[in-house]
Amino acid sequence: MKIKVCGLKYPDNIRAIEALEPKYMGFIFYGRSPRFAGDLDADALAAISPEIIKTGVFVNERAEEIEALVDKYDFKAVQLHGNESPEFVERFKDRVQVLKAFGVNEDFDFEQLKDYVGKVDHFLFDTKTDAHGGSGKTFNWDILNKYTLEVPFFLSGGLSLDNLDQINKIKHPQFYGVDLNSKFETAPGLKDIEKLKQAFSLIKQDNTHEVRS
Ligand SMILES: O=C(O)c1ccccc1N[C@@H]1O[C@H](COP(=O)(O)O)[C@@H](O)[C@H]1O
Repeated sequence: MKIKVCGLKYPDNIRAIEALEPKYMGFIFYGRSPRFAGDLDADALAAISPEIIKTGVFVNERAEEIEALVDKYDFKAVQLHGNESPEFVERFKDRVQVLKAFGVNEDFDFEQLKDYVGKVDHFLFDTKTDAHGGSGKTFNWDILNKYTLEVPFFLSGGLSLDNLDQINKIKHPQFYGVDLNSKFETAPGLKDIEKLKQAFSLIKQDNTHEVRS
């Protein structure tokens, strides 16, 4: 199980999270998010260990802007959280890991994901809301039983200390990681390190057998 901590924007807080050794750290470049990281100095990210996959999070952003921010912050992954098409996401595949996010509700059709196979590294299943992400709401995880593709996925959406023990019930072979965000904050973008420490001790993170680039 991999751990991604998302929505970071304060340098001291970033350093404290780095010390916990998550596999991924996420920085949100969506202007409507209270976790918008647009003011972050590139130096704050340059110091992060190369073992941690720095991830830029975007919502229906222009490809040129994503590429410019990948250059500026040296992102090793992009998380595309809007309505990005298979052709659009494929553009980044040779350069960085691609996490394609989908908002899931009771009617979610996993068939539509077929067109993304081979073009993404991971899916990320979040709760469907108008805000695109960061809702703090969970979805019905039983729906994941309908997912039959072989692309590994992250679970996100309202993960918290109150429900993390329940992830052990998800026995799906493609369940790859969890994304921790708004339920681990004292303010938007400011993570609660004590809460994160508790989460890390609950989740058995496995950072072994990684292919490093
Ligand atoms: O966190 C945000 O503000 C955000 C805004 C726009 C797109 C994605 C965003 N965050 C992602 O949302 C999910 C779920 O977060 P939460 O646990 O429900 O707060 C997570 O994958 C974040 O990466």
